[in-house]
Amino acid sequence: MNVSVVGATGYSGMELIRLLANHPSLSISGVYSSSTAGSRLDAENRQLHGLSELVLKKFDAEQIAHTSELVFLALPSGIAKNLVPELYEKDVKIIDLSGDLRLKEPGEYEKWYKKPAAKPEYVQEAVYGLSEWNRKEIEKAKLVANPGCYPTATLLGLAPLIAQGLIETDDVIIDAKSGISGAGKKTSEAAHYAQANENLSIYKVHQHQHIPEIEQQLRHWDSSFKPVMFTTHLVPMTRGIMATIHAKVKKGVTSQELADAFELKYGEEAFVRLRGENEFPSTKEVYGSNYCDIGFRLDERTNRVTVVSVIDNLVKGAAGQAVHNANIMMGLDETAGLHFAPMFP
Ligand SMILES: NC(=O)C1=CN([C@@H]2O[C@H](COP(=O)(O)OP(=O)(O)OC[C@H]3O[C@@H](n4cnc5c(N)ncnc54)[C@H](OP(=O)(O)O)[C@@H]3O)[C@@H](O)[C@H]2O)C=CC1
Ligand SMILES: CC(=O)N[C@@H](CCC(=O)OP(=O)(O)O)C(=O)O
Repeated sequence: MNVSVVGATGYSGMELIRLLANHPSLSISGVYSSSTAGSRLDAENRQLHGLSELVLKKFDAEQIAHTSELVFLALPSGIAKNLVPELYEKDVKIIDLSGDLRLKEPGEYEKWYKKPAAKPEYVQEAVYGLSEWNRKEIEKAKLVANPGCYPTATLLGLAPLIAQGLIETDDVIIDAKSGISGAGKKTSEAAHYAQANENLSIYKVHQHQHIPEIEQQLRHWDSSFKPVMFTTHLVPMTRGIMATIHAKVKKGVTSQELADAFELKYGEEAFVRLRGENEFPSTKEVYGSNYCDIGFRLDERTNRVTVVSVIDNLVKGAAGQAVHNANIMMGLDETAGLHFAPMFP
């Protein structure tokens, strides 16, 4: 089956190309970019030197639909929404990696992203692609909104406890940290080596665009959820996200019940690895892989559980989850092309 990648010279686009190159059933028929259209892909993405003969092209919906069954949009937010309508009319499935189609509530995208929103009919049509939790809807979808990197780590860590009704819904605190590739390839002052190296900084405090995305999904699972506290930090490493989640457990909930909730949901999941109680994963243990690793510990003094969830932002948080969703949408083995161990050390 042929697929296209739009935004093939960005960090998530490059990661898609790396994963698709080793996929048993999906092959890349077209790669698209804006400023570099006309160049060879391997001339722009030097790590691919000699590994690809593909030439980057300007976005062309007709050509994409003609040559591929599915297209990945790995574009900055605010751009994908302009390309979706034209593609949607055609016979091609779409996975959008940006935040453009994730927020369903009218006005929320404008408020948090500070940009005009996509047309409501496409936002409503888009299925939220949290693979482990929404696979039934993803299976039937023509349009998938791939989750954000921080929401992926956070929601995977919280969901089993919500599904079993084990935590209070009015007091969740998420303390999250990301490597610098989370910001994409365009440099900024905060991502400048001299500023980011040997530094730890907090950013977008109470303003982060992933707050409404996390809350929307929490309320979808349990409508009684109150606003969450969510903070984000930039860490001087290339890849990785750690979401450290603090939640109050309901009266009488035991550590065994928490462990059972995780095991019940993720025992059979290919890409979520449970560390169990009192063993916590670090970001390097999932580096370059599609795994989300989760550990937890109940503090009986405060009646709070601390859940630690780690992912590679570019794989499970972006390209890997997108390939997982493509596998589900195309009726392939869900794990196809995604079986590789993390790179360590
Ligand atoms: N980085 C991450 O960890 C994650 C990113 N995401 C989301 O994925 C999306 C891509 O992110 P990321 O890879 O980091 O971004 P980058 O900034 O690294 O790359 C963006 C890509 O989009 C291309 N592009 C921009 N405008 C157009 C256009 N009009 N037509 C075609 N191509 C265009 C750029 O090409 P050119 O240089 O030629 O303009 C570039 O290849 C974003 O929405 C981001 O929020 C989601 C989860 C994690
Ligand atoms: C480290 C870093 O800067 N990360 C970015 C992640 C952006 C992202 O993935 O954006 P959308 O999911 O909203 O499209 C941030 O915190 O804004």
